[in-house]
Amino acid sequence: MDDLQLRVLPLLALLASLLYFFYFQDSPTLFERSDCSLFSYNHYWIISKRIVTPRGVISGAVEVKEEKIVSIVKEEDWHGNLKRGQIIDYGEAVVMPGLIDVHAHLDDPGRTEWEGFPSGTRAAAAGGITTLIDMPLNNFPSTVSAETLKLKIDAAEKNIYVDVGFWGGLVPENAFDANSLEALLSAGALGLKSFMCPSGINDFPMTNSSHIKEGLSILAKYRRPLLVHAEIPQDSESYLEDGENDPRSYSTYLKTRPPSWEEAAIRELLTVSKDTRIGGPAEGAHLHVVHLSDAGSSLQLLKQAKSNGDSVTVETCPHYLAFSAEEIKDGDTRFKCAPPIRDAANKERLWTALLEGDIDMLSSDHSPSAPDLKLFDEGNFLKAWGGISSLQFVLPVTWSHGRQYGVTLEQLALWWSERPAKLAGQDLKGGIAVGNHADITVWEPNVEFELNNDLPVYLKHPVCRRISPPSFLIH
Ligand SMILES: NC(=O)NC(NC(N)=O)C(=O)[O-]
Ligand SMILES: [Zn+2]
Ligand SMILES: [Zn+2]
Repeated sequence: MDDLQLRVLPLLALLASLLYFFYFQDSPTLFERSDCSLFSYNHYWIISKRIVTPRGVISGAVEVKEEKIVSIVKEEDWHGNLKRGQIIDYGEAVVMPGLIDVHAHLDDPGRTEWEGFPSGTRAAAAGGITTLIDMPLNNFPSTVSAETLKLKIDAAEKNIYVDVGFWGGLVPENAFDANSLEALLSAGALGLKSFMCPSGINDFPMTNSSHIKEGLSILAKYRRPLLVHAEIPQDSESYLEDGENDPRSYSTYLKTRPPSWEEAAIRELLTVSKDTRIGGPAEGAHLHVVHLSDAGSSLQLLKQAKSNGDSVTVETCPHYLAFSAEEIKDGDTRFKCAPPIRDAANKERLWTALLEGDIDMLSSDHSPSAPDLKLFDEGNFLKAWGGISSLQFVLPVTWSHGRQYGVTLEQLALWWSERPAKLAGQDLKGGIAVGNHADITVWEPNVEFELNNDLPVYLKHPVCRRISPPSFLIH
């Protein structure tokens, strides 16, 4: 793991100008809290030599008034005097749109011993994330109805440090019940999420393509997306030969979840994603494949669907871009997730796909559990909880690995803000642009830090530093 010595880069400060609590009604209404700015000023200017806007990186100033961006001025145009308001000068630090994490499990209500809104959103803020869309499972009960969504909203209210929205769950029980799905969407779910394999959570069973087809037809009316965990178990290919099943070895786990699981699911999804084409029965709906790990056939299939006009996008996660199977030590179940982290060659192909635009965006898939479920003493990959705890570190991980591939600040903003905002239907977020919410992250791209015991980690279970030394680990 030594080459994983992540000298990750620190976040200077987070300027989440707002701590809105929002959710949508039929015609997207934003529910806001008024006590949300980190600054006491109502009107201020943020100055930096590196402001990342949709039109490129500029040296200049962003004017914020009543939590909205009201003007953006290039340095050469302000002639040394900004008008009224407080001025906060960040020098050379990067001023970027706040990250929008469309895939995190905060496990609240019901499993707050795993994470919870207070610790999860605080860690998000410390990591530069200003908006987080919470997954409908791992909390209890799962968020599969208007009533269970209400429980989540109640749990979140007054307990969050960043903006939070919610996905609802598409499960067999509600998939053919249009009234129930419509009630869930009308109550504020920004879209739906389903699994094509067991989710590990009893009250969140998996769906098949008929359920997904039904879900898309309802979502079309609301113009909202369906997010899918795309793996279908292929028994014949995950069979372990005698002598090949040391459960402490990562390679054993990897064999149980080959790329063919992702490929089979995506192939199946494409039989229904064609409904989302212009003129199709589910035009207006959108299909989003979460946490893609297989950069082979699965990716080719998705490319094909896009070129056919299907409304489809795909995300991958920092752990697939930072780590590779070869590096994962026996028993180190911190790295267990599904689909699994694959070999180094696959990791390279994921980077290529991201840089070439075949992968649309990034998300954390922060999926922590109580540490005992990770079975650290036993180190059994086959029995341990699958899920990686990473929320606070996704920006430094993406940047410190991405810079080796020539990633630009504009690309970071695209993958972490602009496209996630679009997926979640957040028209006034995702970019430093006039009229948008002043959701802004400020960070120092050239300062290195080690993830050791001196670093404040706000996550409930900072398993990232469980083993020391070495003191670095990110997950
Ligand atoms: N129940 C889960 O949170 N599962 C998650 N687990 C992972 N990714 O290992 C996921 O997103 O599939
Ligand atoms: Zn998943
Ligand atoms: Zn997940």
